[in-house]
Amino acid sequence: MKKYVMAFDEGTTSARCVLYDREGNTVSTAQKEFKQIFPQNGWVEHDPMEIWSVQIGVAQEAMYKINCTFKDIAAIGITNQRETTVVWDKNTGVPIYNAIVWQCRRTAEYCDSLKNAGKTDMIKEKTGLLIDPYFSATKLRWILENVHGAREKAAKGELLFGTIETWLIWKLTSGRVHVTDYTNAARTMMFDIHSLKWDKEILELLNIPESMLPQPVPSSSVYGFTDAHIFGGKIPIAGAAGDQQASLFGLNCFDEGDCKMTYGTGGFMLMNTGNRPVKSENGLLTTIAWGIEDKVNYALEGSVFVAGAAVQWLRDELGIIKNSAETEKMAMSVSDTNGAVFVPAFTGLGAPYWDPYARGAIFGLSRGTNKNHIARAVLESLGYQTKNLAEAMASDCGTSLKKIKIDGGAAANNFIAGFQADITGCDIVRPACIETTSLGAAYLAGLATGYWKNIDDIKENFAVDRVFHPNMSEDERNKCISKWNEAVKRTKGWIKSL
Ligand SMILES: Nc1ncnc2c1ncn2[C@@H]1O[C@H](COP(=O)(O)OP(=O)(O)O)[C@@H](O)[C@H]1O
Ligand SMILES: O=P(O)(O)OC[C@H](O)CO
Repeated sequence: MKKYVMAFDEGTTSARCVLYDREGNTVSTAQKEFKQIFPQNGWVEHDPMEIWSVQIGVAQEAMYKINCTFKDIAAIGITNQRETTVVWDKNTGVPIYNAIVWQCRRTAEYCDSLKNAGKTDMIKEKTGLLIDPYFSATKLRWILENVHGAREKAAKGELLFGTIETWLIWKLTSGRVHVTDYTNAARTMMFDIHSLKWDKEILELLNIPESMLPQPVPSSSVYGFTDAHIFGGKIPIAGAAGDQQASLFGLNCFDEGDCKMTYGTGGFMLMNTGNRPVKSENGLLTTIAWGIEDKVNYALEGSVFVAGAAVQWLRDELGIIKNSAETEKMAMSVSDTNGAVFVPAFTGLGAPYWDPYARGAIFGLSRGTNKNHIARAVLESLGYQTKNLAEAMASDCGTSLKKIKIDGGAAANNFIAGFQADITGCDIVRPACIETTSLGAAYLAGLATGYWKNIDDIKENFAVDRVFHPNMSEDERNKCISKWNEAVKRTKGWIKSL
């Protein structure tokens, strides 16, 4: 039997490769950051060629570290930052523009025009999404409208579109396979999540030729094989899922009602809703959790754009910390924020508010506010955002949440996890492995190739590190939440009001 499954985890700020064994242990790992490009205020881009070369570099490094070859690897699973949009020339394999990143707000006005034209209900009905610059469709349209010659080339069938997993699979197979998995397709705002097909009415509305779109496929299936020259021989590419769905899978949220929150660059709460696409009345998204064989599982999702990124901001822009982990000690060194409330609306507000014009703010500063209070207010903002999502989810599903599993880089922070329990009133379960995104991608690929036999085989690998129980009075919780709600209200529409 082959020894490992290899997961590619192409996140917003870095690409990772992790080799897993049958017990779900990390055997080798490598990671590298790549360039963030900010051409204008509110715009965010990546270089797709850099993403490709960094991803292959870390894969080779992870293999080299344990001296393994392609013969040891049963399958590759890919997980990725979702929505980020790449368009490339089918003949040359060269992107015609930088990847437009999920955080990018450049299509806010066009999204307003769609809303004003009364398209909200139709789009929500079919795609499960709200109209927002976050999703791929308007980014793809922007490239076709603004890159010289793009429309003509697209009309001639010379351009291809993909989210990042599509781009990586196309490159790994030297242009032979052009597919997207259902979870990524579900984030484009062009995909009908009920029929599992591209939606012709939306494509026509946005003037997007279907010929440039990849074929939608399940999340666990052999899509093709790596070109032999990349790793010295062929490896099956057998699983793909957007990073939040992969994390839901990796955290073993296999049953209806299971819920998780990931604290990466952004923050994402997903609840498995089984074979039922639940329509949200509270600003959440209806999305696909995964497709395995001919079965699709759905999820409700609350997406917040800034979570760990706010901690990075403390480090990179304010310079008041040297590394993210320091914030735990700083936050615990003070008994409260001394009245400060931080709203991390750097790129607008996501769920449940969906306001691209909001911007970040700190309220309640006084002469005595110090950097520990600020750090604590930043960490608390992650908890408040999660509370907003948990409430919306409970209301959409008609149940209250009792337990939330957590993962992502910032889940290591005990202050965040503890405050999260206090403010949501839920048990917060931190698994032994908080890198569950890549593990989920590995599981999806390993299931398709028989490395793991079935879900029960996978469940045996799950281990809990710690459970954080709520320890805050109802009264105090309500006071904190109403202060937060007031602060959010004041950031809304900020750049429109100027
Ligand atoms: N101990 C910590 N405390 C607070 N934030 C942290 C900690 N460790 C990492 N982070 C934050 O988590 C984020 C990285 O998480 P990760 O899951 O690797 O993100 P992504 O997959 O989005 O690149 C960064 O924004 C970082 O600032
Ligand atoms: O890079 P992450 O982990 O913050 O995830 C990005 C999301 O997939 C965006 O929807």
